Amino acid sequence: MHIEVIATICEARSDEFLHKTVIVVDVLRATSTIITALMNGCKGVVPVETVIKAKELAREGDLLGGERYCKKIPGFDFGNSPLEYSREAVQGKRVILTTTNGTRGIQKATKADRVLAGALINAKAVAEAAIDLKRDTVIVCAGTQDVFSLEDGICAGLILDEIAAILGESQMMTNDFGLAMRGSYLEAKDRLLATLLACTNGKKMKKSGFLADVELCAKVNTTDCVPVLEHDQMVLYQR
Ligand SMILES: O=C(O)[C@H](CS(=O)(=O)O)OP(=O)(O)O
Ligand SMILES: [Mg+2]
Repeated sequence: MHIEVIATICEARSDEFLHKTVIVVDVLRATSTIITALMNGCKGVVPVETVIKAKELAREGDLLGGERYCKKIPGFDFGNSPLEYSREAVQGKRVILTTTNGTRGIQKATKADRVLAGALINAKAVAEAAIDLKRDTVIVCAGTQDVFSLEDGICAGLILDEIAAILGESQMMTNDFGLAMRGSYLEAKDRLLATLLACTNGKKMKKSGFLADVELCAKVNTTDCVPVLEHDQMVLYQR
């Protein structure tokens, strides 16, 4: 199985995704939030790029979620904190979500055969889903405003490590950036929270009062939920 890892959304050329599985990774926080919402019974998460589009798409009963500059968008129900997407809040509801990077990354990947959402919290499950889909796979690290974010790279490294553990080393092929990210993950694996808090985004989150989000997002394999894009919304992947 060949898995290419791409450092940022802007490096991703959407035509190259044809016939492939794409895993979009935005550990802090969009994909961690989408996974948490679906884990808590949300019907579907519609990822959109702009606030205007989110408002246009929202029908009666839908919830609006998202952030700009890490803060909840005025008039929206939720920001981009996974902790807001509790069972009480989202069960049976559809969420329209717009964030700075993660939802943009998902939109960029729509030419892929399948688009999955990955994070540290579902790394093993998303690795299993990608294997199950039997396609060449691209892991797109969302990054932050077109700049690489280490937490996304470390998560890509973990997903590669999970795939290698399942298939065997000789069956997991990756590009040089993927090799480097696997090395970064292996180096940081025993102190992931400290590593995330040392990253630019982790520091920003802590300063903005979102330490609990970083703590949640730094945990590994806490859920089997894998979001997959079906038409315009992310729903739970079923084998
Ligand atoms: O809300 C977040 O965690 C970030 C905000 S920022 O772009 O890092 O300022 O958005 P995300 O799309 O989840 O990276
Ligand atoms: Mg991010």
